[in-house]
Amino acid sequence: SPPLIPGYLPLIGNSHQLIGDRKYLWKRSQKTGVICREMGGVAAFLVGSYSYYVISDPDDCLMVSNTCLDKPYAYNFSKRLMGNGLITSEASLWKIHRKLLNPAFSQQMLTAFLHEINIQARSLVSQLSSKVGEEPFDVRPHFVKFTLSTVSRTSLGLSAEDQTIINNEYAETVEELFAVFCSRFQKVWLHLTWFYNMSDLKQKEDQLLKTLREIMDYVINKRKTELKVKEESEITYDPNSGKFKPALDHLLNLAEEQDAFTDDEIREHLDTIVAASYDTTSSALTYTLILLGSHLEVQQRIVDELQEVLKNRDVDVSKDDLPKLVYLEAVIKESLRLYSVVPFIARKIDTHVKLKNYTLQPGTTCMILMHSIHRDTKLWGADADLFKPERWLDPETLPTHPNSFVPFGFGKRHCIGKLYTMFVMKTALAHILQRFSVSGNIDNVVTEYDIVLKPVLGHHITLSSRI
Ligand code: HEM
Repeated sequence: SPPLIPGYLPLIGNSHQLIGDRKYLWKRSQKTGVICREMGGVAAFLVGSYSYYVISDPDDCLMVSNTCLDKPYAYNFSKRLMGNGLITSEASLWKIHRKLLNPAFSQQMLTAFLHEINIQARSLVSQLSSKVGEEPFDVRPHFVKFTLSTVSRTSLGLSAEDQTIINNEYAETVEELFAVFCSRFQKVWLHLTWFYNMSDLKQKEDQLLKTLREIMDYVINKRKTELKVKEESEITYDPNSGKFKPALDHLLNLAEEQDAFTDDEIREHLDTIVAASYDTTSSALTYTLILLGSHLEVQQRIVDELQEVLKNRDVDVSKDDLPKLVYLEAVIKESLRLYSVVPFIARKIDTHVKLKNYTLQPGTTCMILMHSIHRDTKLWGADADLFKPERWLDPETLPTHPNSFVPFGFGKRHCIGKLYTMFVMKTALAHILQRFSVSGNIDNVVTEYDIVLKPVLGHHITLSSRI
């Protein structure tokens, strides 16, 4: 068995180390990551008598992710929102649904989204123009609005007039709901369903879920009606001319033609896609922009690259431009490495899993600490804590281990939206940095954990015009 993390007490184990606010929770996770590395990449802690493993050895992480495909019971806390969506569904159903959904996120589909992503990025730039020369401000709400409208258009197929349906109310409600899931995880007595059902937290969860359900049901029913009344000839999808097929149409078609999804499952898939995409991408964009505001030489190098590739043309960032933005990509990767917005994931251990040095026991949970892998000096070198995008430009300066960079998770259940995010982040940053010069200070940023990492203090930036 792996060694226990120090500090455990009789009966309660390490439970007391989970108690604190969400800033504390992030600090505790970081500390656990360091302890786990010091203990050789695998350790254990106890909540009462229940065992959790934490692992940060990349080979062991891959082994666990691909041997145990089911999610542990803590994911069930979010199951009333995401149900049989890809993140929370059981492995047997997930295998079928993932295959059906993969084409909705293929390279060809994403290329067709690109014109729309450019439109949304321009709208973001025009909102940010009002901040030029103003006091330092929080850019995250602008990124939330941008990522929500982008996903509303591309995944839900909402028209320009309707995209505000998935507005800030949806985002705020999802964030409050994630906070409820975290609180429940920390208050171990609320893991017991009958106890939880009597709590105020449960009542809050019911209310928040009702709001989200009403919004998503409205979106689905509206689209269903639209597709019914439209002549078949009117519904043309042509990726080459930007007439893309939104994920919602993809789901509705599969439901009709193959009886592949129930109405509830369609809603659960959409809630999963929207919740998984906007919160992560807007946080990642926020950290990247603050990093650029703190490293002006890096920012200038991106601006030079943009000038070389886009030649000051006020046109869309095209599918041919994206692979040429090599330095911008290096910056995004370095930002995701240092600020892993999904810092860890977990798996239900349902069989004996033999790792390099230990065997994990069934009936337990294993947490896979990506944030710890990303800062491991054995993999990344002595400068692992430093922001150095250049390391991505030369294979010699990158770790040789193939699983050293894993912001999108491990193995078969890795993120379905990783290419989508790269398209969205590159396009948004290209538009922003052509128009504005950014300043900020990453050293002042205080972060909290509520499933996704979020900057909460000291993260304000200022903008000045480049034109
Ligand atoms: C910076 C942005 C993002 C990060 C860091 C990220 C990270 C992750 C991670 C770590 C997982 C694995 C979860 C687990 O194993 O429990 C995951 C899964 C998932 N992500 Fe993302 N994600 C991002 C953006 C997106 C976007 C834009 C979408 C949708 C368009 C998306 C949709 C999903 C879905 C549906 C899954 C479940 C995949 C499956 O189990 O088949 N994510 N993501």
